[in-house]
Amino acid sequence: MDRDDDFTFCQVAPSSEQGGLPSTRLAHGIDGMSLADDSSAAFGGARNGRPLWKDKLEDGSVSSQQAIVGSLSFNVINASSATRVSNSPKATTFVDGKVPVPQLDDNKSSSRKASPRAKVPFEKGYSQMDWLKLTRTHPDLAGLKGASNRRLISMDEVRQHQMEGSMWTVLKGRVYNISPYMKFHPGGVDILSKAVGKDCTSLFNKYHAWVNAEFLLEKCLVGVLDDSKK
Ligand code: HEM
Repeated sequence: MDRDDDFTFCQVAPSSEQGGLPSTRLAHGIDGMSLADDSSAAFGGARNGRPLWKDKLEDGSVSSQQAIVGSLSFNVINASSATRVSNSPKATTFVDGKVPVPQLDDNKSSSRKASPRAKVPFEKGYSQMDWLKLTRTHPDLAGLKGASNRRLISMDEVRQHQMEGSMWTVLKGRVYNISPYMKFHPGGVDILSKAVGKDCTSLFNKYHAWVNAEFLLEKCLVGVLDDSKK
């Protein structure tokens, strides 16, 4: 290496000329190495190219060495210490002293909130594919019985349709009969029931604004909400 800012994994121990192990053995003396880019201050201030060495064993020998150069951190663990480096920011476990298994950092994972997905496993015959098939084959999913689906519908009329076979909801200014879709809804029947007889636009957007309901419920359209009436 001719440049000072270059590094090589072989330089983690003194060279044989300096009284250390021969370079061919160095690889055997090192069980693993992890490299992470972390520009946060999680490492307690060893920054600006200054190396930080830590994790001494009871007998005084170093089990894990960590260095931080700029935003990169290095974790080097000796073969003799087949232990988890518990206080390492990106800890590594050695199974039988051989295979490094990356560990999730508990603190970091808890700070990143899991998205509140609550999909319900669909019953046989009620997948989204099954729904698409039904929309192509069923002659009158909306229950229009020949009426136009461009009719203006008041909110009052929407409220009256809360029975089996005729469950109306308003979504983005359109009125749909979602009764046939109920069992196909990936979020489940129970939660979709909250939409019945109401304007569900804000609930819909809260859970999945990205869902293309105009397409999915195209055949369930019964009309357009009449804003002028209550
Ligand atoms: C009325 C029209 C609606 C349609 C067409 C619809 C459709 C869908 C679709 C396609 C998914 C799967 C989303 C995905 O895989 O990313 C889904 C999931 C879900 N939906 Fe709906 N939905 C509707 C209304 C609602 C309403 C009003 C609520 C809440 C009251 C709701 C709650 C959920 C939940 C909790 C999930 C599962 C969690 C998730 O995927 O994030 N949905 N819905």
